[in-house]
Amino acid sequence: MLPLQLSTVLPGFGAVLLLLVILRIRAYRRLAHIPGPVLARWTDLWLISAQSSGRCNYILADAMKKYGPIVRIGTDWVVVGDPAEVRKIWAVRSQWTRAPWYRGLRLDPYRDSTFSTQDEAFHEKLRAKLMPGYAGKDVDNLHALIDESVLDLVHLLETKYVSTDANYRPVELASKIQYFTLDVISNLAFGSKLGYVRDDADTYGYIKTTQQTVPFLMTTCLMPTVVAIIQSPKLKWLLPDAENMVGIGTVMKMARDAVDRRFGPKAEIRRDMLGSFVAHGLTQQEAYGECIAQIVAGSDTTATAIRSTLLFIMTSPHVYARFQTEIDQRVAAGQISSPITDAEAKNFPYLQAIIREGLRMYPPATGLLPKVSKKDEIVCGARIPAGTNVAWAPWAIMHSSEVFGQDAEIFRPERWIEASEDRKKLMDQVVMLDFASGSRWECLGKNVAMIELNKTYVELLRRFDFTLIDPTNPWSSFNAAFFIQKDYNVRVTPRKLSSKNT
Ligand code: HEM
Repeated sequence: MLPLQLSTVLPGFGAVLLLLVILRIRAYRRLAHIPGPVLARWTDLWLISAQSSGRCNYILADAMKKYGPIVRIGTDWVVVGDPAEVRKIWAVRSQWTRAPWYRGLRLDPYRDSTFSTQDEAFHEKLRAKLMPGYAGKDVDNLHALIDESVLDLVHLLETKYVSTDANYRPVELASKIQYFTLDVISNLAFGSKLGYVRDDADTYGYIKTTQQTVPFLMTTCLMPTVVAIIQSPKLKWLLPDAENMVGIGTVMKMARDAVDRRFGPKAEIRRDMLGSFVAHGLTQQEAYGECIAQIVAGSDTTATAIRSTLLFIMTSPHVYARFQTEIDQRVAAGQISSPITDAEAKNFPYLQAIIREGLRMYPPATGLLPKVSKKDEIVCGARIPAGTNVAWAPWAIMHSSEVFGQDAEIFRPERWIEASEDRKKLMDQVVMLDFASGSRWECLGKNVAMIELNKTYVELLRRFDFTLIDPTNPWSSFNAAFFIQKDYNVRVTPRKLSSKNT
């Protein structure tokens, strides 16, 4: 009996195997002319392994050094490290669109937000409703709310973490900075702070949950079939929701409650960001998604920008000294309020140079952000067949010596001051790719993020000195599209202030 069964099954099995081999060879040949690691030319395992390693940013940059400005990183994937080509693909009027990877960024498995949608028309409509609020129009107290959290952070350091010769009180700065960014965004998004800085704790477990889940979710983005399964109604219980009072579920519940208060017969009318979104026609269902998207998009990213720029300042003695001297001079000349206003900060060239140099050295959002074209295209001189995922390599782009000079590898804010106007414009266009500027997907929170950056460095360094506790191993930083950063231990000491420097 057995031999008969085998003889029936074997030809079928052989045919399936042959078909798989033919399909694999066809997939290989589609992009055979693009150089890349051998494994990546045949399977997606190379990319999956790079994404889950926590070092994808460096791995892609190394691949560019080895293979050139366009590299094959998967069966249907290439990555581009030439800023001019990325700008062309992302351009407002380009015909490229978001790739299926974005579906994995859905927070609500049944509904898209601006962040995840691949539907261009829906995306445009949503953005039109959100843009005035994000830009601060219709919002009375945007700057005051950010000031409030800046002062909360200062107060936390002053009261709990200032060390003296007699009293050593090290602080894990990565968490404190994220408490700050979470308080800012929650206050702006739904009108009440999570209160993380006040509590000096991850009270609702949001940070813990995102640190546990984001690496896995970002890897699944590379597997559309897995994403479809995870987001299927039968597995709804696996995903966070407003009823699930742990981590992100708690924050979803707060967002939902805040949104519910803005709709219905007794709707609360407020001149804040959510009020602006509602006034511009955002529906209740859309508002649930957008409020939570704000928190996810705006907290880790801005926290990474602040942490990494502070790290570069701390490890660059000439920058540290020059920055503090310039702060003191401006305070003495009455050019800086307390906290510094956005307008004063924009008028402070060395601060602006530091902000840009920090964003350049350590791009905070390093997701692959792949785009696809419906027709064959030429990218970096190579033919890219329709449907290929084209990702960007932020580390290669931001460290390009052609754009930033031969010492592009080092943190040197002076490059922004010395550059000619034309060069500065080019450098600025490239650095602002960090926010997808120049594209129709430009970060809606860029204005808010820049206000936070404009204030934080000055307010911290005018009051405190920061010393890394272990400069040989300053932090742990895991790259999962966003960065998971911890163990950033610092000694904070008070500066001797002149009477005006308060
Ligand atoms: C340094 C901080 C930040 C960086 C580097 C950053 C980066 C980005 C990038 C690269 C995108 C485009 C993603 C894509 O390809 O679709 C994006 C989109 C977005 N960001 Fe940010 N972001 C930052 C801060 C913020 C903040 C503070 C908020 C909220 C207040 C925010 C809200 C959003 C939203 C809503 C989108 C979706 C825009 C759209 O699809 O049209 N971001 N961000």
